[in-house]
Amino acid sequence: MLFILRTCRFPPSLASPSSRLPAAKLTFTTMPASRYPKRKPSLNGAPSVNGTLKGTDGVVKPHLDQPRPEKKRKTTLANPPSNPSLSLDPLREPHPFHQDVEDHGIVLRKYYPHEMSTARARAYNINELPRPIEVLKAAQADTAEHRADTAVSGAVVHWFKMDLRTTDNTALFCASQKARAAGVPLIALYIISPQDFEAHLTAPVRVDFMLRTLEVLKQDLAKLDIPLWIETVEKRKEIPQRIVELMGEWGASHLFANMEYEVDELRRDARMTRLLAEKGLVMDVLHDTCVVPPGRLTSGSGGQYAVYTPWFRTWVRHVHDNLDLLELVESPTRNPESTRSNFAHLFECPIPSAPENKSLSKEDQERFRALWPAGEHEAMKRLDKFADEAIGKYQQNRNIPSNPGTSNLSVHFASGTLSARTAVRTARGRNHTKKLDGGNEGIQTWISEVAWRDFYKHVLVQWPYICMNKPFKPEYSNIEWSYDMEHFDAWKEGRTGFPIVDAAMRQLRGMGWVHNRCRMIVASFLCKDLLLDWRMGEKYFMEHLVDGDFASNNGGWGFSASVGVDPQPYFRIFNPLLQSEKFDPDGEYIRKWVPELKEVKGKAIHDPYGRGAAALASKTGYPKPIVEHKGARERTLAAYKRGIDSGL
Ligand SMILES: Cc1cc2nc3c(=O)[nH]c(=O)nc-3n(C[C@H](O)[C@H](O)[C@H](O)COP(=O)(O)OP(=O)(O)OC[C@H]3O[C@@H](n4cnc5c(N)ncnc54)[C@H](O)[C@@H]3O)c2cc1C
Repeated sequence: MLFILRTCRFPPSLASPSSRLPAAKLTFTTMPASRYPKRKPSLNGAPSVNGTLKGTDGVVKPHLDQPRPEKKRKTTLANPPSNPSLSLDPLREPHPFHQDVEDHGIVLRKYYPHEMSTARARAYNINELPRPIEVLKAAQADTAEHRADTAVSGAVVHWFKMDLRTTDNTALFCASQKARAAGVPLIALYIISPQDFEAHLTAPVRVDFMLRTLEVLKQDLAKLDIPLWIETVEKRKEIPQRIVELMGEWGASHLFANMEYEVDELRRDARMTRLLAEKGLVMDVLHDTCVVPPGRLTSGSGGQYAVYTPWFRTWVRHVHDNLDLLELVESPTRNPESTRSNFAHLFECPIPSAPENKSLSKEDQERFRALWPAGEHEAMKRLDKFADEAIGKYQQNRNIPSNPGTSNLSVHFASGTLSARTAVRTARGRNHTKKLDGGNEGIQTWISEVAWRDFYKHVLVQWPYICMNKPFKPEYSNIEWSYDMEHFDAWKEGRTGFPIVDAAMRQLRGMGWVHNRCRMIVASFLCKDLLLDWRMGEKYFMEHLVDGDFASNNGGWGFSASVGVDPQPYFRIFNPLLQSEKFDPDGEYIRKWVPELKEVKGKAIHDPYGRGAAALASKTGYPKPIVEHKGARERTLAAYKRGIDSGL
């Protein structure tokens, strides 16, 4: 049984607004704070949560951040150009392989010129373009006075996004405090945005998990007389306006939300902060999802880290020096009794079903529901069980996919049913030292894995162009990828003839989840053995993962393709056979997911056609290898070299 000491983490914004970030040094041309309509000054003495995001050292040029006018572009035949990477502009489209459109019976795929995006990525690198987080900070700084002066009236709203829990939820806590101090109710809001599901490639299994989580959340909030209003807004650009309308209907003055670090979300929240201020309302967007908020850790030279190991050392030091980062905030307090009668209809809000294109079949629904029970209580149960039974041996077991040696908590981190703070704090509580990098090796290693999640979000904030299909290093933009759709289909369907790869790809379809070691193996196989564009794999993963998280997925793919942060300058091509022998020595994992090979004995399981089990494999319909590893390796090395040497 686990007991967590639930100390109350008072968000720095409440404790001391000035302690959190340096004073603002902004240059931008926006509506002066005094132009925002003022509400009555606060009479209730509620602590101000303003100023949390105040300050930046960047020069902001908001006009550059405006969406550019859409240009008409030619589509090309599905047969890809000879060097498609040179003719892609991933920045223009959220995903270059997003859509095959049929025109007069011919399947067309959109490819766009690449040069623009490379230039734009460079502009981010040399600070010509404001990072989206700076745009949000600017909006917050611009509205700081208005936000400080605006009194609470009617109600306070917490907008749930990927933070679907009541426990240790920074913005929810702040919203609750604000409402309580003013004696007004707290209303919880969740917006379903089918366009965002599309743009983010959210997997149906993930949508299903989120909807089930909302059911749990609704019940938990109802116990505190807090209603959860859930609404579908078809067009995502209409979300800000719709929230303003809802706040108007409810008479609410303040909106709280936790920060999402993807580009579109940061920009949306920046626009919303200003929009609400123009309407006399207040929006506060707070850091919550990482243990250490992005932007806090800088290298010796003052820049951001692109390599994990030194970043992690700094991360550990920073947490040790700022232990408040591991303190948990309290759950929201009960609403006034009158909320039940004054907002009765909000309590009746049903949980909608998934949009049609994100729905699961009945059979999949049942399977996934059994595999991934939803909600924060399940997350805590899973965390406690892992901490009780497996974390101590995590170091030995974490790379063996047939062994349930990892926590399986990624789905909860991704949906926000568990906070990273709670996880790290729990793990640390099981150690005999309070040092995050000391004591039990399993605990240390697990904490360092949770830190990878922070790392990739820090990377996303610092280099936002990775959100736009750009490789982290521009010189990798010119690699001539293959677009062999037969290879891609074989990879997707687990028919490559490489048993460990096929097992992993079938696990993905079977569970909506894949063991980390196998994610690396299949990712390396796609980009290095098949030389397929890594973005195809990245996209496919997002479309099928229950734990799909942009930053971690992009980081994992970039790492595996050696085009992301960290792996440079070394270049690694996994040998699938050696990986299979090393991490699935008895073939237990392969036999589970590739039943055609169940009867194959001994080491032949790793390579049935090369190790004397050809007859059996062919009888059960298991395919021959679709490429030969050694030759594929050479082809890839040459292609990478050519791409890098060709310059930009
Ligand atoms: C190609 C590729 C794609 C990936 N896509 C995703 C994704 O979409 N969503 C996702 O959450 N993770 C992703 N990962 C990271 C990792 O595979 C999963 O987090 C992990 O397998 C989840 O299982 P677990 O919860 O049992 O992990 P554990 O081993 O128990 O680790 C605990 C937690 O640490 C974090 N973590 C562990 N490893 C990593 C890592 N390499 N990068 C970032 N965070 C990590 C996760 O939040 C995880 O739940 C990807 C990795 C690769 C190589």
